[in-house]
Amino acid sequence: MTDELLLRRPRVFGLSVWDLASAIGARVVRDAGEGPVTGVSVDSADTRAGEAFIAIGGFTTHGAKYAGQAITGGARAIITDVQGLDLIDDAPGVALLEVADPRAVVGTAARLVYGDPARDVQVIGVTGTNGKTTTSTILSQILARAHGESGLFGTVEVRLGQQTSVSPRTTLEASIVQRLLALAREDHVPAVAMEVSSHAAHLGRVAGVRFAAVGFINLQHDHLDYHRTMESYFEAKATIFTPEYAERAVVCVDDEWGERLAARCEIPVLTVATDKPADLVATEITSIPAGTRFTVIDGEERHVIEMPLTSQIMVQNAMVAIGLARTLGIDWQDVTDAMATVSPAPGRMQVVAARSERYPLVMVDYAHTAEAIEAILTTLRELTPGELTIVFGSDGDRDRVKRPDLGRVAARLADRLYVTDENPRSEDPATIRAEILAGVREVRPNMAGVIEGETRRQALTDAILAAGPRDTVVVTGKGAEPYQEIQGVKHPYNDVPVAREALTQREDA
Ligand SMILES: CC(=O)N[C@H]1[C@@H](OP(=O)(O)OP(=O)(O)OC[C@H]2O[C@@H](n3ccc(=O)[nH]c3=O)[C@H](O)[C@@H]2O)O[C@H](CO)[C@@H](O)[C@@H]1O[C@H](C)C(=O)N[C@@H](C)C(=O)N[C@H](CCC(=O)O)C(=O)O
Ligand SMILES: Nc1ncnc2c1ncn2[C@@H]1O[C@H](COP(=O)(O)OP(=O)(O)OP(=O)(O)O)[C@@H](O)[C@H]1O
Repeated sequence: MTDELLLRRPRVFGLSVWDLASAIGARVVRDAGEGPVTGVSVDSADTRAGEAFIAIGGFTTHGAKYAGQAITGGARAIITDVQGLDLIDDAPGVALLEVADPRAVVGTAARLVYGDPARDVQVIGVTGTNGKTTTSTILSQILARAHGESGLFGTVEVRLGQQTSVSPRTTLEASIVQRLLALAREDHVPAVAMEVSSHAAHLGRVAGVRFAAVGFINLQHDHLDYHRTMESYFEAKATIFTPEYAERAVVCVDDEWGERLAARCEIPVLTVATDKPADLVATEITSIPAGTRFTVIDGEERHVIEMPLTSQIMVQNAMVAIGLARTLGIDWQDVTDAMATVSPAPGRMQVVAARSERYPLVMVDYAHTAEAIEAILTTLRELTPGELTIVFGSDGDRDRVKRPDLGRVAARLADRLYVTDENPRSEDPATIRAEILAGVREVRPNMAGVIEGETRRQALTDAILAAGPRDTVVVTGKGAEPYQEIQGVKHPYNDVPVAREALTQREDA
C-alpha cells in the first residue's frame, strides 16, 4: 500500500474566490491571482497549485504559521481567522479570506469546490466505540457484492475500488473526505462505507457529507481524555444521527446508549439487536468450525447467516452492517452471499495460529477498552479447553482513567497476564504498566500468573512459548498497527509477524 490515493487530485471546475467567499461567509481581504479555486486543504504540506489553504488555529499550533509552505505549493487562496491574518507577513499573488472559525468552514468549502460529490456517491457512516473498522469492512464487502465496486474510509485503510492507501487516522479531515468522494465519483465507485469517530463528529470532519445512512454500534468507556464525560462523548456521536447529516439510521440497541439514540432519532430508524426485541434480531448464535452461524429474524422472515469471523462480538458488528445494507435496499441474497465469504478487518480477532495438536490458538486483536477486552476474553474462554493468556498494555498520552479497568477485567477473566507496552508515546512505559497492574492487584492480590513484560516483542514471544496446545494466547491493543510509538519515534512493529516468529521457535524447540 502507498499513499498515492491520498495524494491524488480529482478533476473539478472549482469555484471563483468570490463565490467561495460568499458561500462560506468570508470577508475577502484581498483578491489576487487568477483562476478558480480547484481544491481545499488544511495542511500546508499538502496544498497544491490552485487550491485554498484553510489555516486553522488548532490545539497545538496555528496553520497560518505555515502559510509560506502553502504559497510555495501554489495556493490560490488562504482562508483564516483574524489571528491567522496577523501571522501572515506577505502572501504575494494569493487571495486572502477572513472567517470567524476556519475549522467550521472546511466541510462546506470542500463540498462546494469538489462539486458536492456525496450527491453522486452513496456515503454510509459507521460509529461506535468498538467495531467501526470491522463493521465498515463488512459493509464495504456487502456493497461490493451488490454494486460491483465499493469504497472504504477507515482506521486501517482508505480504499476506492481496487486502489488502497494506508489510512493516517480513523476519520480524515473534511477536505480529504470530500476530495476522496470526488475521486470516487470520477472512478464510478457508487458507494463508500466510512468510519466516523467521535473526534471527527465533534471537530466537523464530516461537515458537508450527506450520509445515505448512518449506523451506531455501541458506546463504551473510552476517549474521556477528549470528551470528559460519557454524556458529551455520546452527544458527539449522536450529531450525525440528525436530518442535517443523514437520510436514515441503523441503531444497535444492545446497550442503553443505543436505546436512547433510537428513541430520540428524528430520521427513520431500523433497530438491530442480539437476542432482544428490535426490527432485526440476531439469534441462535453458534460457533462453527468455519466461524460463526446465526439467524436473523426480520418480521416473519428468518435468514441464516454463516460468516468466517470468530466470536459473538462480531455478530453485533455484522448486524449493524446487515441493517445498513437492508436499509439501503440491498436484498437478502446479496447479504447472505457476501457474509459467507467476508474477510475480517486486519488485526481484529485475527487468527495467527488455529488450535492444533502442536499449537495453541493464537489471536491478534485490537481491543483497547475494558468492555472490548471483557468481550473477547469471554468469547475466547468458550473456545479454550486449557488456559487463557492475554498480552496487553495501554496507550500513552491517551485516556489514562481506563488503565486500572483494563487490569481488573483481564485479571478477572484470563489465567495468565503479560502486562507490557503498547504505544507509550511521551509517557514513561513503567508508569503505564504500574497503573494497569494496580487494577490487576485489586482482583488478584497474590499476582499469580501475572508477568510484567518490558518489551512487547519479548512478552508476546514468552507467552506463546509458554502456552500448550489446549491454551489460547491473545495479544490486544495494537491490531494491524505497523509501528510502536515511543518518545515520538515510530519503530516498525507488528504483533502478527512477532507471533509467527514465536510459533516458529516452538517448532524448532
Ligand atoms: C484532537 C485532534 O484530533 N487533533 C488533530 C488536529 O489537531 P488540530 O486541528 O488542533 O491541529 P494542530 O496540530 O494544532 O495544527 C493546526 C493546523 O495547522 C496545520 N499545520 C500544522 C503544521 C504544519 O506544518 N502545517 C500545517 O498546515 C494542521 O494541519 C492544522 O490544520 O489536526 C492535526 C493535523 O491534522 C492532527 O494531527 C490532530 O490529531 C491528533 C494528533 C490526534 O491524535 N487525533 C486523534 C485523537 C483522533 O482524531 N482520533 C480519532 C479516532 C479515535 C478513535 O480511536 O475512535 C480519529 O478519527 O482518528
Ligand atoms: N461490537 C463490539 N463490541 C465490543 N468490542 C468489539 C466490538 N467489535 C470489535 N470489538 C473489539 O474492539 C476492537 C477494535 O475493533 P474495531 O477496530 O473494529 O473497532 P473501532 O471502533 O474501529 O476501533 P478504533 O476506533 O479504536 O479504531 C476489536 O479488536 C475487538 O476486540
